[in-house]
Amino acid sequence: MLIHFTQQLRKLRAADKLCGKVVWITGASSGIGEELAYQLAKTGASLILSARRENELHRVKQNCIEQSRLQEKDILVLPLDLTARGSHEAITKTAIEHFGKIDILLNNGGRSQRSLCLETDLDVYQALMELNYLGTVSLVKCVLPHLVERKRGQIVTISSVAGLAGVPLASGYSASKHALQGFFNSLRSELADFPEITISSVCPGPVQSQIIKNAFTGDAVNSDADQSHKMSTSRCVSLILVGMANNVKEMWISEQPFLLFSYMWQYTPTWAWWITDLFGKRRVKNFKAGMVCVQLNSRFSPCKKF
Ligand SMILES: NC(=O)c1ccc[n+]([C@@H]2O[C@H](COP(=O)([O-])OP(=O)(O)OC[C@H]3O[C@@H](n4cnc5c(N)ncnc54)[C@H](O)[C@@H]3O)[C@@H](O)[C@H]2O)c1
Repeated sequence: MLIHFTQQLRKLRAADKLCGKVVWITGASSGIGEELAYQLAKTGASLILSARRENELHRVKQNCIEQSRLQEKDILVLPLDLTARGSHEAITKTAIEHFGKIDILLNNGGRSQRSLCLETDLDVYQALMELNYLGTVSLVKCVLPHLVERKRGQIVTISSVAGLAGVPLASGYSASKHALQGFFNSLRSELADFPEITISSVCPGPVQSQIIKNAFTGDAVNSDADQSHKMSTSRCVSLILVGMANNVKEMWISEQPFLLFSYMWQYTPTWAWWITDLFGKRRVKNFKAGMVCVQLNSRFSPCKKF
């Protein structure tokens, strides 16, 4: 009862702090990004919704209006391809002009991977870096001058537990998230003269979403698999908002035993390597058992739009 009351209080405080902010969300058309849009709308934040599929963004916008007090004018649909870096400057200009400011850039758009290194084209590694790492850095470089000029703001990036730890079958994905961790940890210190600009990294464990269905080489792997062992999208997002509102620099958000795993990688890496090998072997074995299916399907679709 007391815990429930404290949780509600934290949520209320988060809502107070986020009300009236202008938040730009990338990857807002599904999964965590879509849920971020709904929960932020309820706090009273104005939203800029970006991803590639404009029709999906309009659906999310309509749902936000139905679920909150926001009106048509409070939400801008702004299609964006994170890999089309040449377009980012002009799109950022449009975003800033629309509301007159951006308070929070929420880097959420990204894509995962399910494949063995030995079976994976180098193109897949390049595509993961282009999207998860360079696409995010490019947008940050467009928005950052605006935050520095105003001497305030927040950049929140949905990294992953795979940005802290190694994950078998996701070597390229994990590398792209490690790259983000290194980038933002360095940027945070470069901005030490701007105490009101916060850099926050979010490291979720498994969360219910479309991520496996949309993963590189994931065409036939568990796309409709049971996700009940994963954290619900709404729980993950409500914890992200509490962290955002309190300027938390790094958030580890997972159900057990995945949360314990993050602690092990941080504090007892030798044990973490041992356990990763143990579970990794089983994961690889299960993956190989499903290989026939994968080989019958297109295994690499970097341009698939979802
Ligand atoms: N679901 C998880 O278990 C989990 C765990 C840790 C981290 N994450 C991270 O959370 C973020 C959101 O993933 P999700 O789980 O909601 O998956 P998802 O597939 O449901 O959503 C991904 C979003 O990114 C967008 N996107 C993909 N390519 C894009 C591009 N080129 N340009 C613009 N937008 C693009 C998609 O349209 C979609 O809106 C990702 O960065 C992912 O790495 C997810």
